[in-house]
Amino acid sequence: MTLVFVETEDPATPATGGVQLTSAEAVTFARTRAAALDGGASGEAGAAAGADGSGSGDSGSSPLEVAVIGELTEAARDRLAHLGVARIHHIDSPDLHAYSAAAWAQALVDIAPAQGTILASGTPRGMEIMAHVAARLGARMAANVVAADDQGLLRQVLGGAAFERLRLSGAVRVLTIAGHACDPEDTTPSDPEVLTHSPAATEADLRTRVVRTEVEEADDTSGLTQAKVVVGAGRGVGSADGFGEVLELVDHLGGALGVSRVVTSLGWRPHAEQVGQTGSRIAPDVYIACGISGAIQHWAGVQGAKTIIAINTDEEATMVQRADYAIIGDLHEVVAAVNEEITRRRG
Ligand SMILES: Cc1cc2nc3c(=O)[nH]c(=O)nc-3n(C[C@H](O)[C@H](O)[C@H](O)COP(=O)(O)OP(=O)(O)OC[C@H]3O[C@@H](n4cnc5c(N)ncnc54)[C@H](O)[C@@H]3O)c2cc1C
Repeated sequence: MTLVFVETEDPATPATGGVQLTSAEAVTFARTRAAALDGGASGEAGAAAGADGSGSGDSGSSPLEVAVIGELTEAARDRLAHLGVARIHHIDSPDLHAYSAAAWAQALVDIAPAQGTILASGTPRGMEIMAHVAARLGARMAANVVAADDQGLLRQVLGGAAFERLRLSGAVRVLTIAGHACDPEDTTPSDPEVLTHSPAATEADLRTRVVRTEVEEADDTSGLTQAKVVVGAGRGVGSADGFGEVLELVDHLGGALGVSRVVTSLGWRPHAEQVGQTGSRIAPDVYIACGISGAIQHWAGVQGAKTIIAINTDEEATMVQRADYAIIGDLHEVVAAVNEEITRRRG
């Protein structure tokens, strides 16, 4: 059996609705890789797993179960039905209203399968809770998994710069799924059974818990992580005043600006716009890297892009070598010419 811990939207405040995008990805991952996960991804290959690890999972696999802690809104229930969930464990008790990794993890341990996989999306909260779950169950854990098939699991390591293949032994295995490992995918809507649990937490488990939440406005990165087109800008723009053409291109394409760490370290742009190992990880349809060398820490955040276009004066730059398309030239001239052409064509 596979149990997915699902985060609802806006966990810091009373639930407002649906399921977080990353959790929808994790549920889809569990459903479409069910055969491989049921097989343990530990040697006993799942019959329905495809060569790319995307087996249908609809035949012969155990029903998909999820756990939601806190309020379960109608919107969340409906979303989970469209994601093909068979059973929702709704865990709601006053002890768990404030986030506490240990207490939330224990609530999941209480309903954990004796055999199978427990997983969550690789968000800070998903990572923290799954680590507690694995420790409490004495189970083996793999973080940042991107694929599961009859070869085992594939996970990102070194900030996404490399991949590791592995198998987890044991009756129960614990995983977190890397962001963008798969797209959320609806299926024939189910009519999930809802089981309600009201566990009491121990004093020891509640010792560390959230007592206050402050939201920093400048840190909203949702536009960047969800944009279909991201225009990246690095040191090559030259100065804080060098973003004019790039921002105009962002505007033309209805995309978002993403920058390298050099740019944020120099104070040219806010950290919320940084992509990479210590910034946001993005997976747009198109990433246009302007004046970015393609350091490994930057690459870790952009390698999920479907198409990468590099604009750089140095044809030897790593970003140029790795891009699908490259334009060798001064970014200010190249981007200005692209903007001019877009304006001309749009009349
Ligand atoms: C622990 C750690 C974490 C890190 N995390 C991140 C991270 O999350 N994100 C990140 O980006 N970096 C990160 N870094 C930094 C990373 O190693 C690089 O230093 C950084 O990505 C380089 O930024 P850059 O490409 O803008 O600058 P540079 O490496 O200096 O490259 C500038 C590029 O611009 C080109 N160029 C110059 N002028 C022009 C022009 N007029 N037109 C066109 N091209 C031009 C140059 O040829 C060059 O390729 C991290 C580093 C460490 C140690």
